[in-house]
Amino acid sequence: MALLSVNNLSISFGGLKAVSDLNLELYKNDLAGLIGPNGAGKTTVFNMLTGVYLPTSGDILLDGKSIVGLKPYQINQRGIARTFQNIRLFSDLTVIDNLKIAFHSHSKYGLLGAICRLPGFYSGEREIHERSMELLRIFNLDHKWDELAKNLPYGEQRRLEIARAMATQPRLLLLDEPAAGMNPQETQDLMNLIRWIRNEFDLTILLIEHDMSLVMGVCEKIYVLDYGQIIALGTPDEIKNNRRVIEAYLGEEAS
Ligand SMILES: Nc1ncnc2c1ncn2[C@@H]1O[C@H](COP(=O)(O)OP(=O)(O)OP(=O)(O)O)[C@@H](O)[C@H]1O
Repeated sequence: MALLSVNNLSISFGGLKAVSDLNLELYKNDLAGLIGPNGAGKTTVFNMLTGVYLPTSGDILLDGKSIVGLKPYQINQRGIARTFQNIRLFSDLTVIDNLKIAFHSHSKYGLLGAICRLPGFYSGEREIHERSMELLRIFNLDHKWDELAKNLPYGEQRRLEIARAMATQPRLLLLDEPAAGMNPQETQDLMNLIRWIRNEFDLTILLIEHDMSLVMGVCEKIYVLDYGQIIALGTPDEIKNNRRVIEAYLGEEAS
């Protein structure tokens, strides 16, 4: 069974049909891309998958069960995490606190345990600290654990955002333009990191990206969206050579 099945998903804003009859399937361990021109509807798809927008029609199944109508935090608890096009860290908190907050959203001892400092709270806190440091090591941010998030260089803020999404222990990770604003070396490092976390954490990843070197270098299948509709699905080579995609998005120089 597909991990994620999107069936005939549509959303309208007033008279504008931003996404129209979208069908998409992701299987465990897929590393897929969602590309298309500005305004094609890519972020709107992520917003529907994560419960930010309620689709006008259609269904989204996670493990065969509909998640339409659930709140974003409920969808996150079911295993979908995301990052945002414009970074949304807690900029006045430290690097490690940004991760701890995400771990807390899945902690077992609950609010009462935290307020009353029940025994489970202290062991839980220790575990969260250790697991946060472990994630920071993976994302090569452990030496910055005590810095305020806002003081990190841009590329590191992007990595921290992915680490924070990972702290909610997703099975499906949605990355919205993870390479935006990165230099070529940072983009290359990010590609390696994305591949590595997919394998290491047994993840499924769907990413939106305009940087074609990243999309073509890392994605195994690619969906192309234009005016809210899927116009192509294929491997990087198939997409690069697809006439409709070249006309709508890539341009002749890509072929
Ligand atoms: N809340 C909203 N209200 C009205 N229109 C919206 C809303 N959200 C998105 N849209 C419209 O839906 C369309 C798709 O926008 P979306 O941001 O999903 O595109 P995108 O493919 O992610 O673009 P980009 O690559 O520039 O980020 C656009 O015309 C946008 O203006």
